[in-house]
Amino acid sequence: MCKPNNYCYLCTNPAALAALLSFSSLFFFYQSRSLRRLRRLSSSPNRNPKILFASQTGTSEALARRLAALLRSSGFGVDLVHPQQYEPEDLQQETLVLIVASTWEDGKPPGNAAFLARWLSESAEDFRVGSLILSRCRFAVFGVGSGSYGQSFNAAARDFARWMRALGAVEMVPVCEGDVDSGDLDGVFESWSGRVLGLLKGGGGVGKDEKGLDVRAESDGFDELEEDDEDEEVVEPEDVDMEDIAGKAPSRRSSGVLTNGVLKNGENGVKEMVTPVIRTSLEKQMDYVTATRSWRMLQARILWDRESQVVEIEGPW
Ligand SMILES: Cc1cc2nc3c(=O)[nH]c(=O)nc-3n(C[C@H](O)[C@H](O)[C@H](O)COP(=O)(O)O)c2cc1C
Repeated sequence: MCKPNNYCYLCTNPAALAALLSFSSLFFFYQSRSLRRLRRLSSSPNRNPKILFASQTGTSEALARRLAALLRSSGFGVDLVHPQQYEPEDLQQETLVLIVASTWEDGKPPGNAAFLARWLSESAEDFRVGSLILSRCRFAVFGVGSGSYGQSFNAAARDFARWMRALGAVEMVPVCEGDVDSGDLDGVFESWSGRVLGLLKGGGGVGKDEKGLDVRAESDGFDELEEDDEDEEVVEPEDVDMEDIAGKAPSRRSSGVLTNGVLKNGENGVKEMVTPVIRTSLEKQMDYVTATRSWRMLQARILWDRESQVVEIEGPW
């Protein structure tokens, strides 16, 4: 509430006050959008698609190398990445990730991908990370396992796909499950990689499915990623209790390194409060809150009492 004197232009002129409020709301709304765009552009330099292999005795690694050679021979620049040399937080900047993963005891991924798996599973379960963090990313997973393990046949590959989906990544083709014991692993892999290549080329019809039938691509692997993001992100964030924030998903950069399989957090072993991934997600949600507030300010009703010369702002509700 404001008790104006005769010289206060704004108080004696509600239309001007309303215009000022509307303008400042629109300004903040525009600014938060621009900042978000700038942040996204600066954090997404041109990156090669990644081929990650989770492998213990080399089978998946060999297949991943074959996939890399196939894509390169078709003109795609790809990075073949050892998961232990990869910072999972960089997944946010990827537009395409192909994973070849084997499964080991208890349906777990092999040791070389333990850190990546932990990061993905913890992020996928952490509501603060949200389901949009990998929304720029397309992915496909090829599993290497043995059908003799029953329920846990290719469990790790299915887990990788589930976590990626939970974080908003878009699955190009369903998980393909290779069987080293009773299946035609090479043939199945060839058909899957042909299908992936076909999708990347956007031409469709490349590759054969497990039954040897031609597979047509349903959609391009890249087109939607190139779209302007004007209409993107109608985010309905969940409420975030700021006091409840404590970093959960590990990061090699922010919260330490794997030493003999043990994750050490920070310099003194102290866990970081907010990892960069959670920070990014919270910033996205704050952008939304700012925009919502600006809109609600616009909806506030401005009441002007002629007699007392009092301007009252009712709302926002
Ligand atoms: C001890 C052991 C446990 C395994 N557990 C599973 C399993 O739970 N599920 C599965 O699908 N395959 C399982 N396998 C099969 C492996 O995934 C298979 O040998 C694969 O080729 C290993 O690939 P890599 O060399 O890329 O790690 C297991 C193999 C071994 C030796």
